[in-house]
Amino acid sequence: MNRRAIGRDAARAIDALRRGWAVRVSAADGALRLMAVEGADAVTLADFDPAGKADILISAARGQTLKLANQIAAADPDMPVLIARAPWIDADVATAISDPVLDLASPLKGPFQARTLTAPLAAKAALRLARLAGILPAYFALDGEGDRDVDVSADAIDAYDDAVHLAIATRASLPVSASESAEIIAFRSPDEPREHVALIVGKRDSSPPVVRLHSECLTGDVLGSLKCDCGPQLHEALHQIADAPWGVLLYLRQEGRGIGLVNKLRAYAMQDQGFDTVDANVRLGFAIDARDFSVAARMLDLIGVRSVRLLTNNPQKVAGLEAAGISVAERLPIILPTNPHNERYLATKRDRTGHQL
Ligand SMILES: Nc1nc2c(ncn2[C@@H]2O[C@H](COP(=O)(O)OP(=O)(O)OP(=O)(O)O)[C@@H](O)[C@H]2O)c(=O)[nH]1
Ligand SMILES: [Zn+2]
Repeated sequence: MNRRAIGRDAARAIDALRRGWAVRVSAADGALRLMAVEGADAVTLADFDPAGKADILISAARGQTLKLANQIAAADPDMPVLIARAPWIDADVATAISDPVLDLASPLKGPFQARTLTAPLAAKAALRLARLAGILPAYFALDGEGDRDVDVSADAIDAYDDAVHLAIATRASLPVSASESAEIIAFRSPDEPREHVALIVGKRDSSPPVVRLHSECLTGDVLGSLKCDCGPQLHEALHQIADAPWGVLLYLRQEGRGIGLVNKLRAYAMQDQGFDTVDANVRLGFAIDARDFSVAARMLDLIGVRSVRLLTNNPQKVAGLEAAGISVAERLPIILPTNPHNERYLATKRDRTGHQL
């Protein structure tokens, strides 16, 4: 199948999951028919699963919280968990099973019984698809085929946000408060709707530009959230770039370290209950950091930048760019005063995710 057709499959599947429609995920070991727990209600569920037989597929981490992971002798700690359907598991109970934010408000009934997965590769691909769709990683799962299922392969899921498809869409001058001499460049890829942008500030010369990779943070960038350091970092970075001979700010649409706005806000709700930013992500069933910095490398490549002076405290950004072929000539720290609301977040970054703070 050609690349465009593969990309369309993943785009359709993401759209379907968010609307509560059925998707069939296939991999080398078999296939699963799935409906997102997040998109299901009594009516859509009865349509998908008239016999009430669909099991519930959840992440390994959620299985661990529910003390289910060790019911199955899985050598792989990332193996998703399949909960056998019982008559009392309806859409509301499935939501309580899936969403750790609700654990305090609705202590779970149980007991739950784990079942062996017949298509673990398809199950893992389904969980990767949940992250791309920005939904909770939890599904009603059936075997077989359905007339109206949207079909997607594990390969299509993995190719979906591949940076090689990114291209420059347009460019224009954009005076900003940090510098009147700036140009904005927008990037698009054929299937993925998120548009990344670069702001080139100052007059380009042969020296490596000062570069900031900024991951989108609606709450911090726009609303002035005090829970993180994103807003102040964004403005400080623009000023440091404006003070340099020239520089580039990449605004990457990687909200919530790549899990999307809704899931980030779920992580915030977990933080309201006492979990730190790392444990909140893990308990939701996601990686601690789901970002792929090869998209930033591709953007730099497209604008002809091969070597950078990188403004960051995060060694993973340095490693991610270098692995994708961009040389990091220098790392420049970006350290700002804390406030009482982000002290713990910054301490967690220092102590648990290797930030050099
Ligand atoms: N999942 C999740 N994402 C968060 C949380 N707090 C902030 N973020 C996201 O984290 C990203 C901010 O990361 P950056 O400031 O670009 O990078 P960094 O890893 O902190 O590294 P630096 O370059 O040193 O700032 C944004 O996408 C935010 O939306 C949180 O508690 N949970
Ligand atoms: Zn933020």
